[in-house]
Amino acid sequence: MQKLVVTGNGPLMGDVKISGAKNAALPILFGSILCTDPVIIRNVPDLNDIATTVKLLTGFGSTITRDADTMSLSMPQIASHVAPYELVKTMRASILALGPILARQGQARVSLPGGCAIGARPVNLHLHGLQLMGADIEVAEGYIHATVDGRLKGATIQMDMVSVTGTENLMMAATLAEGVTVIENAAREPEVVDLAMFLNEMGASVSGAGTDRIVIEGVESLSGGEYAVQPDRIETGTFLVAAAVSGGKVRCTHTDPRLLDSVLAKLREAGSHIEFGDDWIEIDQRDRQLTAVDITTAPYPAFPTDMQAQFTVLNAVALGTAMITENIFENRFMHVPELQRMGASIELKGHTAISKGSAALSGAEVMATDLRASACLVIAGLIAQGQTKVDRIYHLDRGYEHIEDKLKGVGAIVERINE
Ligand SMILES: CC(=O)N[C@H]1[C@@H](OP(=O)(O)OP(=O)(O)OC[C@H]2O[C@@H](n3ccc(=O)[nH]c3=O)[C@H](O)[C@@H]2O)O[C@H](CO)[C@@H](O)[C@@H]1O
Ligand SMILES: C=C(OP(=O)(O)O)C(=O)O
Repeated sequence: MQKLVVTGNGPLMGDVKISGAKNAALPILFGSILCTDPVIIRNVPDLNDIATTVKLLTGFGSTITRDADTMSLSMPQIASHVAPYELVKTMRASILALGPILARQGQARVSLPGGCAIGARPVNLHLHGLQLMGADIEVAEGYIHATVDGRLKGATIQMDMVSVTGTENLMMAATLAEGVTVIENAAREPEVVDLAMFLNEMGASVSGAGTDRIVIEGVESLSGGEYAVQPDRIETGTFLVAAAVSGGKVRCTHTDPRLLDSVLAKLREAGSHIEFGDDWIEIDQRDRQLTAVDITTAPYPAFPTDMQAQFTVLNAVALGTAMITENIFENRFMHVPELQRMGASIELKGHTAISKGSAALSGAEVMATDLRASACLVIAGLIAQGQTKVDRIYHLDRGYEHIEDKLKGVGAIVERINE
């Protein structure tokens, strides 16, 4: 089993090149299923989740080549409509195959993704939306089996909760439906906007992405084309927090500050000096005191749940008491007991974590339980006294491209070991 060994080494200093966004690249790659002509996607990060997606798409009949961060995909015909459990169990986002395969092939069989460490994560909204579009859905033996006679039909879909992949799945299915689909209470996340822009580039007619009402006029087919994935706002935020807690100065390049308003606002409130240009953000925490900040996670444009764990460690070492309230997932504080083992003073009350601040962390052997919890523990290791060994880093490899190389590039001591 691979582990990361992190040794505290003072302030992080230098530049970090931000990769393409995992959560935008995944739906866009699944969106290629809708296209009959070749598709070229640039700025695709090198991640385990992308490798899983490639395996799924290859199984569906896509021919895929990769050259550095550019991926070429071609699927003139669909060879299989099945997303098997062996792959789906390693990546919940596999559910994004459901809408496109059903829309293009008239049937799809996708393993139910099930829950994960951060919560139950049902997919009822995905299924309900597809049913409103005329799909017949049966769940049996752990699989979703969806069929439709002819094309899906445009429908008005009121989402009971804001769901990012739910919105994406229905938006993709609707591109090939007959008539107009309206998604009300749609997710407004930048990754939804990126997917809509990709689909439009391939010949779809999607408007309103980035608002809570998305309108899709169905077309008979999508062609092909080229698209570049947006920068990863969560990877950017993770490096900014790492720089802040280490008291360093780091410039994230190839990113987009417009995607990080709520995160940058909280860093400023915590006492960070931040400057940015069109495609870079620089944080300077040298000789500046960090103060703990209250945070409430909520759908975009509010503070993202995917940055909650990173700010939990920031608050643990900053000055003062603060509360972090997690509103998206019911079980997303698994990093807290691990931080406590490293010396953090944090009290958990329901879905709120109250940190007492100013902890001097000490290195320990810790267990990563999900992607962002893993990032939080690596950040903690960067500022802890001594060595921190982070176990189960396969979570980290799902979503952070070459993280140890990037950290080493700004002065961290990080080593990947097999143990
Ligand atoms: C691949 C990807 O883009 N993952 C992101 C996506 O996950 P994902 O799309 O899975 O998250 P959702 O936005 O769907 O989840 C939001 C909430 O809605 C609930 N829900 C969702 C769907 C459904 O059918 N029924 C239901 O009850 C979920 O359990 C959760 O409590 O958005 C999350 C929230 O920003 C992020 O943390 C994930 O990083
Ligand atoms: C929760 C996340 O991803 P996923 O939805 O793929 O589990 C994440 O990116 O933090």
